[in-house]
Amino acid sequence: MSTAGTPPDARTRSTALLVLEDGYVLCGKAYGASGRALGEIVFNTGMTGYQETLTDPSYHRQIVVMTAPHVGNTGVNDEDPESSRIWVAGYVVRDPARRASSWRARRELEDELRGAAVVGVCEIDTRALTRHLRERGAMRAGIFSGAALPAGADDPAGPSAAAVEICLHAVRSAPLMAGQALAAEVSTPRGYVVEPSGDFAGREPVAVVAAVDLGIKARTPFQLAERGVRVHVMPQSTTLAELLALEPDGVFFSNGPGDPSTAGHEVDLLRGVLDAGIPFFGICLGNQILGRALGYGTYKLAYGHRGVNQPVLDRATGRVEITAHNHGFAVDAPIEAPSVSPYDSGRYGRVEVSHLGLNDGVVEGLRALDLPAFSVQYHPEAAAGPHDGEHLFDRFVDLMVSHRADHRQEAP
Ligand SMILES: NC(=O)CC[C@H](N)C(=O)O
Repeated sequence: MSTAGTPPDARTRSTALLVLEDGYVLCGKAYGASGRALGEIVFNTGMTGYQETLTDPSYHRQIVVMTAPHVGNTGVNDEDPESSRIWVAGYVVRDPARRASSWRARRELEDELRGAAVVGVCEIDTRALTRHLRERGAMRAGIFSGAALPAGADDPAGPSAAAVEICLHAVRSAPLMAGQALAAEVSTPRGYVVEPSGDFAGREPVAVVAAVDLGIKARTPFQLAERGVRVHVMPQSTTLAELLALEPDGVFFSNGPGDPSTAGHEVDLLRGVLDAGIPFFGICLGNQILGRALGYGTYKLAYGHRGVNQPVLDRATGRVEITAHNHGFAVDAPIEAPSVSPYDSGRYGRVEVSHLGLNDGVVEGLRALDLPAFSVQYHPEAAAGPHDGEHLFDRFVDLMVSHRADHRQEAP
């Protein structure tokens, strides 16, 4: 790909400060837009997939640190975005590519970040930063550059204590991730339909799914459409009556940003779906909402799982899948044996933890044993990431088709 102009290098970039709420400060160079970015700082260990990461709505209000040392090498293409915009609040990289090099590249990553007004910082020791976050946990942080850089921040001897104090005040005034309800901010304002595609294009749908968009990634309806499913993508604010009016064979809840303990509307909506006996599949935030609807709690992980090589055990088969993750919260359900769902004295019957994260034993999937409902915390849509979990979309289609057949038999 040819690029106009001279790309900036470390010598021509101005100073940027990265300040964490615990007082940890790193001095780097401005990258992307200049200004101020505040949010929860988290790290992503994917060696590939920065476009998918940047456009994943689940990163809304988060400053993302890439542990991959070179970012931007393949530029920006028109095929990989997971939504119509970049959602990260800020971006931290070690060494930005000076020029994109890929037959698919259409633009430079840094131009894209600037166009989206995403404030970034580069020339940062992302290894030291990641080790710090692993020990201290995800926390609030800020990137300060350009006009937002306080006086005394780029002294040759290092930022002055007064400059750091000004940044720290801004960081500590930002909202904590715990307690934030963010799905409504990223959801589609209006419903839309994704028709069966690929081998199923133009054919009668195999099944109809109502997918509640809490921050849905483009790959998810695509995975269903490729299996012959018509997907009605519905806004976060959708009501049970609107879902039922679609006469869906199944309901899906997507991934999304924020703290699942705030998702009261979604939990009520899902209980209505479960009461109606409609097959359900949830991913990530959708898994946490199924957990809550069944009566379990959720809690914040110290630093979360974000990357594309996380091992997950499918306990029913003993199979280990390598999977993409992006979550900072998890479901608190008994792991040892199936438990009776605590909501309303066991109204939804027995539940098993179907999947476990092998790095830390975190709940990575739930299966209701007395209802047609299951969910996973990881990302079977595989964007970006290994395709090991894609078979779960087949499982959902099979569940819908067999459930419909059973119901036909039961009908008088
Ligand atoms: N990708 C997601 O759906 C993330 C869910 C939730 N916001 C979490 O951080 O755990």
